[in-house]
Amino acid sequence: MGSPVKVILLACGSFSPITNMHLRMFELGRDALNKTGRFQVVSGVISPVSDGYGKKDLVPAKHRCEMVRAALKTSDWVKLDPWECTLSFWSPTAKVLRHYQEQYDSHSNCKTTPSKKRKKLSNRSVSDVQTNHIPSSDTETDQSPVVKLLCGADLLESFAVPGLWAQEDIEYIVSTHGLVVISRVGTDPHKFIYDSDVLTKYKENIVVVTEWISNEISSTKIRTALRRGESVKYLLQDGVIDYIKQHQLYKIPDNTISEPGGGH
Ligand SMILES: Nc1ncnc2c1ncn2[C@@H]1O[C@H](COP(=O)(O)OP(=O)(O)OP(=O)(O)O)[C@@H](O)[C@H]1O
Ligand SMILES: NC(=O)c1ccc[n+]([C@@H]2O[C@H](COP(=O)(O)O)[C@@H](O)[C@H]2O)c1
Repeated sequence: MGSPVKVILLACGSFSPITNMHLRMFELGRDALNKTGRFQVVSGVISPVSDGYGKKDLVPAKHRCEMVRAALKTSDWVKLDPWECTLSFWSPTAKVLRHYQEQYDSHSNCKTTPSKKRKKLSNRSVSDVQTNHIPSSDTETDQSPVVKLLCGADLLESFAVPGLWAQEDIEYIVSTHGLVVISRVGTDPHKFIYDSDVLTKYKENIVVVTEWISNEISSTKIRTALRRGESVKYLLQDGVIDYIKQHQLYKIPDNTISEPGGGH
C-alpha cells in the first residue's frame, strides 16, 4: 500500500460555546481515519461561523473565538482559524471548505521547489478522490492535505432539510472533500446515507464513526444550564467556563426579566 493521504479535519459550527464534545469529535475522527491506514490526519481546524449566520444565542464571534482558543490550550494538533467568522456575512460550508483547501494548496505549492510539479488537490478528478487514489510517482507523493468536513450526524441529516443546503454544495462537499461523521443520539447516519442517492454515490468518501460512549452534550443544553445558573463543570474546559463568567455570556439580559405585576 502507498503512503496514506494526508487529511486536515475541519469542523464548522456555531461553537456557542465550544463544548468538550466538540473537542472529542476531533479525537474520534482522527483515530478512525488513521486506523484505516489510508489516511493520516495531520491537523484539525475549528472554523466558527460568522455573526452574519444570525442564529439565536450566537454570541459575538470575538467571544466564540476566545472560548475556542481557551478550549484548545489542551490540544497540540487542533487550531482555531478565525477567517470565516471575521467576515460580516455568512458563507455556505462548501465555500468555507474550498477556501481552506485553496489556502493549504497554495501554502504547499510555495514550499515546493519549482522543479517539483505538484498536482493540486483542487484539480484532482472526482474519481481520484472517490477511490482515495494513492499517488505513486515522485511528483505526486508531495500532495497537500485534503480538507475533510468533520461533523455530527445531525449536521449530515440536515442535508435533507428543504432549502437549507444547495444540492450542488452537497455534491461538491462529498465528492471533493469527504465527510467524517460522528454518530449522535437520535440519528441513523448509515440509513440516511442509504436513503440519499448522492451520498450513496460517494459513500466511499464518508467515514461514519460510532461514539460508543454516547453523551448528549450540546451547546444548546449548556446555554440552558448557564441561563439557569446550573454548573457546567466537566462539560466545558475550565478556561471556557472562566471566560463565560468573566464576560457574563449566556445570561438573560436584565431588561428581559419581567417586572412583578407588569409585562416585559
Ligand atoms: N454531542 C455531539 N455529538 C456529535 N456531534 C456533535 C455533538 N455536539 C456538537 N456536534 C457537532 O459539532 C459541530 C458543530 O456544532 P455546533 O457548534 O452547531 O454545536 P451544537 O452543540 O450542535 O450547537 P447548538 O446546540 O447551538 O445547535 C456540528 O457538526 C455538530 O453536529
Ligand atoms: N448551506 C450550507 O452551507 C449550510 C446550511 C446549514 C448549516 N451550515 C453550517 O453548519 C454549521 C452548523 O450550523 P448549525 O449550528 O445551525 O447546526 C455552521 O457552520 C453552518 O454554517 C451550512
